[in-house]
Amino acid sequence: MLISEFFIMVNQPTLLSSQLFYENRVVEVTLNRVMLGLWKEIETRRKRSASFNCISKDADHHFLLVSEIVGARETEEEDQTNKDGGRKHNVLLYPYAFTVSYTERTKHHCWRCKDIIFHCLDKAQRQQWVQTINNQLSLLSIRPKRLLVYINPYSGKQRGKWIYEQRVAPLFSRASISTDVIVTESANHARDHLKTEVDLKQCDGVVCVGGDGMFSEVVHGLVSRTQSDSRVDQNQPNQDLVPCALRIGIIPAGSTDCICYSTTGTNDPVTSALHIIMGDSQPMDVCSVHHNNTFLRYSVSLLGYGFYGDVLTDSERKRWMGPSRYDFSGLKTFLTHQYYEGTVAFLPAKDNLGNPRDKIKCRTRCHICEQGANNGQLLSGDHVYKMAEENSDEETSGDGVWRVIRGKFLAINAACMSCACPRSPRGLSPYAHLADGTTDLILVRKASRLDFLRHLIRHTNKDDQFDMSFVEVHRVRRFRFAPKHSNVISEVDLSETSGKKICNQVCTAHPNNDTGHSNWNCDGEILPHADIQVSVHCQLIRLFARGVERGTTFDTYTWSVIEGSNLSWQA
Ligand SMILES: CCCCCCCCCCCCC/C=C/[C@@H](O)[C@H](COP(=O)(O)O)NC(=O)CCCCCCCCCCCCCCC
Ligand SMILES: Nc1ncnc2c1ncn2[C@@H]1O[C@H](COP(=O)(O)OP(=O)(O)O)[C@@H](O)[C@H]1O
Ligand SMILES: [Ca+2]
Repeated sequence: MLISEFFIMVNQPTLLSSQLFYENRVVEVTLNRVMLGLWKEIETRRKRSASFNCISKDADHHFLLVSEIVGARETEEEDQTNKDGGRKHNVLLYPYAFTVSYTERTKHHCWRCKDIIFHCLDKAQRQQWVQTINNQLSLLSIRPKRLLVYINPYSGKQRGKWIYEQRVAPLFSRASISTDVIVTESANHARDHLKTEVDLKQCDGVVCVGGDGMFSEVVHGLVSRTQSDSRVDQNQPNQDLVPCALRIGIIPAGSTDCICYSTTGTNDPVTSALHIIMGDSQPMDVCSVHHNNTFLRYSVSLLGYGFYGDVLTDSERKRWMGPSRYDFSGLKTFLTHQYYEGTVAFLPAKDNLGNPRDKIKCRTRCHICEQGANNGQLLSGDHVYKMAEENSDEETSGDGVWRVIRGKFLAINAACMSCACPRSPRGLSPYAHLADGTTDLILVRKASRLDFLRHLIRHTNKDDQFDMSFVEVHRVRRFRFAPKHSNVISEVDLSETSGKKICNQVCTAHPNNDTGHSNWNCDGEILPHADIQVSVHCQLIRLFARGVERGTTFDTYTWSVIEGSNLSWQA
């Protein structure tokens, strides 16, 4: 289809149309509610190919979606000569230039902010264009206008402040976003500020600059604040929590950056800034972690006992090494080859949410996540839980019935999302979903060092890390763990599939007796207890992201933007 046909079909009223000078030619530029462009060459000095988003290679027509424009501004003279290739004749013929900044997709899910410069004959025309474009952008209600930004100056390689000031703040200012910036002075500064001090009505979103730990602080601050404002008791493991109204943006500057990587497909600060500016929204599950009916923490990425718990415990003493502390401690922990005995009880997810080995990746507008949200509406977490207890005679291990597994484990990991990161681009559980209300529970039983190494290496390549006799993986809504010696699950429970006994027993777990226990790694923080109860809260928070895109430049997301603008589209 030609782009001209496309425009006839979308047929939007024109807001502004002028003949402007662009590069070395005069073009007809049109703005409607959805697009800037459809410019037809009027006079060509030299043919050039389009350098920005377009559907068709039709040389006469190009366009930008308004939803992908960052902002318009009067062009500074310096920019005009630099970015316009020094074409001085433009300045003489059309002296009044304006710049439109827009997002362009590049390789590996990275986005860049590009500029196009148009030249006008007079000042009034330039002002009209800049104003009309920016007015249209301000009508996009999904875009944030005021943001609260927390920077951890010590994250990763301690470049958070530089990354924000040099790479992100200029983009926010192009998009006319106003910011309140707080550089944190200690751990939990951001969390406590959000919990108690901030007037949340004064901003449209919260941005954290740092790693997964910094994101976790913001999540704790926002989720706890939302619950206390709604008088919800976080200490009840079965409690339905109230979703947070504000979206969270992550500017990656940390050591692992797995949450950013798993929700945008990359750990690039400019890409994240552009997702924030566009006002993207990605719902995300949050796990609550309790010990003996007392709330401990929330987790959004990895809950890991055994290997990842030990890596974290060791690496905390080596913070001075920066991100490579994880590799050093990883090698050390691998060589130690410690296994731990304990019992895991879990409530499997409904079958319509797939399974961790079904090869269905979570992508932008994921159907499994939609299904998960629907399941949540049909059966709240509490309902499923009670059903499991009431039907405790059921023999099946389907939804609603707890299963129990006891053994010796090198690692017990729960991945609420893929946990993809630069170290492991497919992640701990490549087919886990961001917002389906489940977590993938990975049990790595005692195995030889060589087998465990083969399992670890498979996280870095395309091989299936679950296709090994000592590894099993389950998609679950809840789980509990009790280490050996906590006397919470007896031998007789090994053959049980009934939930009631197990749940009650694990609930009354005795505290750690400090022998043969590992620690839980909860998104990079060490938990103080080994006996834990975990529940997934479907879509409790939203990020300024859209999940990992499928890969085309003009994909279903773009169509939905157009469709969302009530355009008549005939295939
Ligand atoms: C042989 C190579 C094996 C590579 C195995 C890589 C598996 C990587 C899985 C990564 C999961 C990441 C989950 C994310 C957790 C983060 O929330 C959390 C906090 O992040 P923050 O510091 O940015 O705040 N990060 C972490 O807990 C760090 C986990 C990192 C684990 C790295 C493990 C490296 C293992 C190296 C083993 C080497 C064995 C070599 C034998 C010859
Ligand atoms: N100003 C600060 N001083 C010390 N620690 C901080 C500060 N701000 C945040 N933190 C804490 O630093 C820890 C690590 O932060 P994070 O951003 O995840 O970096 P990294 O990815 O390098 O681990 C988090 O637990 C967070 O609570
Ligand atoms: Ca999930």
